Amino acid sequence: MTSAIFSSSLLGSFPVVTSTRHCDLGKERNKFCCFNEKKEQRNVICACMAPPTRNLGRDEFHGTKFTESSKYGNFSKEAKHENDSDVLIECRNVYKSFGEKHILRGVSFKEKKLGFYFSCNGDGDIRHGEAVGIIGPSGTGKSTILKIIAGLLAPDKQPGSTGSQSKPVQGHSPDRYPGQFPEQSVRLAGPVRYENSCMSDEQIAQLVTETLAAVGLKGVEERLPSELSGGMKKRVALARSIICDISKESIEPEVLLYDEPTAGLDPIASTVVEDLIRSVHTKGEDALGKQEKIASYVVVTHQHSTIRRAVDRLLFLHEGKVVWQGMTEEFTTSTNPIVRQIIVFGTGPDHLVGPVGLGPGRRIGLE
Ligand SMILES: Nc1ncnc2c1ncn2[C@@H]1O[C@H](COP(=O)(O)OP(=O)(O)OP(=O)(O)O)[C@@H](O)[C@H]1O
Repeated sequence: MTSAIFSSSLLGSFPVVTSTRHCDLGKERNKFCCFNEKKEQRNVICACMAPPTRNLGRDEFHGTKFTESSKYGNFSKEAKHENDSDVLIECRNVYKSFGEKHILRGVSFKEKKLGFYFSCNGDGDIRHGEAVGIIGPSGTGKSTILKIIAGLLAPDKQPGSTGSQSKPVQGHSPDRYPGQFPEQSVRLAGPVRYENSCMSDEQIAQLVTETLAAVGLKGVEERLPSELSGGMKKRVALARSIICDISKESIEPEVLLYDEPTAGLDPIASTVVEDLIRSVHTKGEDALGKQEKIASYVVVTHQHSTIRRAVDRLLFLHEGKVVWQGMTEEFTTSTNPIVRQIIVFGTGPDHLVGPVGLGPGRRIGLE
């Protein structure tokens, strides 16, 4: 049985170029160390594009073992996967409560470099570089699981426990968790982000310019956040998540985590962001024609267009568990009553409406 140990380290501060949903990619860029069953260490870099973290408090942490509650899980069907050395992220029966609110009640999945599959149906592999979406009703824990993956929250030690595996936080207390920096230009993000870099100021400036160009934002370096539209702010945030210190090969992100990256955008701006999310992926090239290295990404979204354009496989979270998973095109034909309810009534402003009928979507957990 593979055990994955995740540790995160925040890679320096990176000022926020504000967003309607505040995005602080620098802070939320985490380095994960995974160990496969031979205890060989491999590094997985995650960067996330997320709204503000609420009340991290004592749950904020720098490292955790996701295997702590694995004794409550049953991974017997994983046995058919003989080689887990390419697992990027593994969640085993993850629980999370906030006080008396039991939010996550046994979420399990693995993300593999060569695929993504569930603990309870090991045949759900995804091709290399496929994108995974997490959907579900409001308050069901989508952002929470994303934060746990990102290393911003610790899972509970055991089901129903309100404790966490937090370690003391040094230098990243919640009150220092960055707000917005309205007085700082887009370009200023670079030098602060690279305060520990060996790169020269010129190299950093060039990298910022190139990365902005890669997300279709030429010439905005000197603009203040107040001078950017909502869609531009999202694209700046995306640039932050993909920019990397060329003097440090190891911080290239392999996994990108997006929490509602198109929330609040009009349909056209959403499309631009969705296509950019696709374009920074391993399968494609960025706007400058460079081959990207990001192996996979996870998107939490309510928006139909994001699912349609930027997601290959869906995880449906309901009441703290994954209740359905399948390819995006299977979603609208699922017969799962909970899924059908979402298809018909939606979960957000741009809700999913599609044909309902018989389909091959896999059901997990609920009958
Ligand atoms: N740090 C926290 N402290 C207390 N409660 C929290 C915290 N973070 C999340 N919650 C609660 O956990 C529940 C799940 O929140 P989460 O943001 O994960 O839901 P979600 O599925 O992403 O919702 P939405 O789709 O509306 O964004 C909510 O009831 C929320 O209020």
